[in-house]
Amino acid sequence: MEKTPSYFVTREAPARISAMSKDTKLIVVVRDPVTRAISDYTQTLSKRPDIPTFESLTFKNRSTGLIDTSWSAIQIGIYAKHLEHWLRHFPVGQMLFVSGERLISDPAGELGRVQDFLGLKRIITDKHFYFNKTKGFPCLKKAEGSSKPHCLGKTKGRTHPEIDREVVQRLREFYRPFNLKFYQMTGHDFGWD
Ligand SMILES: Nc1ncnc2c1ncn2[C@@H]1O[C@H](COP(=O)(O)OS(=O)(=O)O)[C@@H](OP(=O)(O)O)[C@H]1O
Repeated sequence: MEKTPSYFVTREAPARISAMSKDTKLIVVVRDPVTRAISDYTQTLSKRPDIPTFESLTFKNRSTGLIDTSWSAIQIGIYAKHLEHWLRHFPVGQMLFVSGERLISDPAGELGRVQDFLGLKRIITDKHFYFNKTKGFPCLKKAEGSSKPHCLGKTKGRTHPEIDREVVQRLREFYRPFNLKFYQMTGHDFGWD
């Protein structure tokens, strides 16, 4: 198993992985591209607090509402475009699209889909998780090889900055057609609209 979020958006990745093994099973975790962009920005902001605001980076021209699609935080969320490249090398049935939202609201359910896809027995179930109120996320009751509970680290589940509602709205409009295309391509409505 190998993972990195950037594979999905790296042009060379599908051909390279296919050359390595055509039978590779591919799992992609996707979340609402607007929240994803804000999350991406929050991560950069934590490392470089002096960057411009999310609102100013979003637009090429704020008065015309023209979105800067060259900004990686925006680019990465155009899932349908990235998926097109993968479907030139892999059948869609060899890919599993995991909902980032459901991974939080129902981790065992989503991991059930992952286990089925991999042809594994459903070992991970509801009984492995609890909701940690302080963290605001599901955590493991017992970490692997330990009897102690385990939550993901501080870099997962950061508080996002408040973003101008109109900017969020404009981004929702921007992504809508790409999201619909993505739902068609995957046969799965992620409910982002
Ligand atoms: N159980 C649990 N605990 C904490 N966080 C959780 C969990 N499940 C999903 N998430 C979401 O994972 C997001 C971080 O994952 P990333 O894909 O950004 O991580 S990374 O790019 O691989 O570093 C992170 O995004 P942010 O909330 O924007 O920080 C979380 O929303």
